[in-house]
Amino acid sequence: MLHVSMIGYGAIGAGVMELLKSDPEVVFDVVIVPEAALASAGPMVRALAPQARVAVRLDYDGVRPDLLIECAGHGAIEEHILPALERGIACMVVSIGALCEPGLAERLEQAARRGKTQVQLLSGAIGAIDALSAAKIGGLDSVVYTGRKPPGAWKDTPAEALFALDALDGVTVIFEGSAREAARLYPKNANVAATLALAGLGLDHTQVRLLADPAVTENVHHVEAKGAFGGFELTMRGKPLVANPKTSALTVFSVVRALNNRAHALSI
Ligand SMILES: NC(=O)C1=CN([C@@H]2O[C@H](COP(=O)(O)OP(=O)(O)OC[C@H]3O[C@@H](n4cnc5c(N)ncnc54)[C@H](O)[C@@H]3O)[C@@H](O)[C@H]2O)C=CC1
Ligand SMILES: O=C([O-])CC(=O)C(=O)O
Repeated sequence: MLHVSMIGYGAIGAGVMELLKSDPEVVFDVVIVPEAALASAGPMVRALAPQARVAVRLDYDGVRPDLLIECAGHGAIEEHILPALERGIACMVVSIGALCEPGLAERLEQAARRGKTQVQLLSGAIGAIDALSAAKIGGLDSVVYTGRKPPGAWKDTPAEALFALDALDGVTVIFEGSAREAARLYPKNANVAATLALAGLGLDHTQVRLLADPAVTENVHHVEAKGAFGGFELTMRGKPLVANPKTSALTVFSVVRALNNRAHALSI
């Protein structure tokens, strides 16, 4: 049985708990939410996991979780993941875009090393991370990522000030540049760019194009990688979550897969 604490009860967190509510091998003990959400999150969390406690931070003097998983946002890595790693708690992270901040990936690694544990960066909305990181061993020449989303997925981002999103009548290039810059400017829409970069050619050498396309209803992720291994092209057409159209449903499934792989005897 895997005892899990989770940070964040938003679109991903709620989706994960819903899918795992009947799995006796994965037990949610603590769900960490912002102080302002304590009262509202409590009944929703307990409806899915009656044993779970809702809190604003981990209680390190109490029972330690086997695993702490972040499904919250960039700030949660600094606030919760780094201290947990230092204390030897294994962690998983979905807000991969946060790692565009210079030095953060190294700090995570150092904290995990000091705690003699591990932090796993989840594949989230994108696939083929296994192939890309294996290809990196042989040497990569180029990785080009294009993220295409409906205009509504760009609301509440800097694109809203630059484009009339509700009036777009064709494909519009929102951003073109490095994965590091994409993740800095569009943190909630560039987790995939950052994940591909960290698995492959790095944040400064992974080329990124972000598009708003009124003709699509899905979050379409296209990757083209070339190197000593040969090449691959991947297109994912991710259905957005109703609770958050910036987030593809596959992200929830990738978290559940990762938890299943830790909790169950057979891992794939
Ligand atoms: N790796 C990937 O492919 C993907 C990663 N993401 C990332 O996953 C994260 C969660 O996404 P969603 O669930 O769709 O977002 P959401 O906005 O629906 O939910 C996030 C929840 O976390 C809470 N939260 C934020 N900071 C917190 C903190 N410091 N402590 C506790 N709770 C905190 C918020 O109050 C909110 O309820 C975001 O950072 C998003 O960018 C999203 C999609 C794909
Ligand atoms: O499709 C998703 O779930 C989110 C996304 O594009 C990203 O953060 O890069």
